[in-house]
Amino acid sequence: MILTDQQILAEIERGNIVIEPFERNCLGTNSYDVHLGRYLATYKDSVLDARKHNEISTFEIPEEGFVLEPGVLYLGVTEEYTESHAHVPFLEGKSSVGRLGIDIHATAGKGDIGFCNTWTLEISVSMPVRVYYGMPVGQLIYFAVQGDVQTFYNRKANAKYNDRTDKPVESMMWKNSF
Ligand SMILES: O=c1ccn([C@H]2C[C@H](O)[C@@H](COP(=O)(O)OP(=O)(O)OP(=O)(O)O)O2)c(=O)[nH]1
Repeated sequence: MILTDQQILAEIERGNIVIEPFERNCLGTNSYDVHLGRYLATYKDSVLDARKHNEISTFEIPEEGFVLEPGVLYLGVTEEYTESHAHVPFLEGKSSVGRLGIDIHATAGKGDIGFCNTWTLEISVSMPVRVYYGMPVGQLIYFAVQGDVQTFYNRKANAKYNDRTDKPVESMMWKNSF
């Protein structure tokens, strides 16, 4: 079950959902619109290695915006810091963003119960497109779950993406042993 606008508001009141900053007009019928944060990043190496720590260069989106180019993987970040303590948050694109040829994640934008952070966006584009800090970029939807949780993401010893930041975070796949 996906939470409605009223339920999202009620869960914010209860402290189960945190969205900072929160603007009432960003709340849709059953989703909340999130915005592109100030920073983008690209990988330093042109060939990535799934076993290694691939480093990124982070830069600020200038006032006049920044043109994203096809063939480059950009990491972005939501302006919003979020917490979800009882529901599974999903980050989805927005139709208006998709219609500009912008993908905001490379795999399922699933979050975990207990995830407390900004969201890293894995951005790719079909054609050159200028993007701006603060533009609506995606939407969060919240799923109710069945059953109790044994290990919340923020209490998991090996959670990779829970250290609070306002910048995109590179793949931490290198922390997996394989
Ligand atoms: O596009 C996304 C999708 C998820 N997340 C956040 C929310 C999620 O709770 C966390 C971890 O995601 P996932 O569990 O898919 O990553 P993992 O590679 O399995 O990392 P971990 O081992 O820490 O679970 O990253 C993002 O920031 N961006």
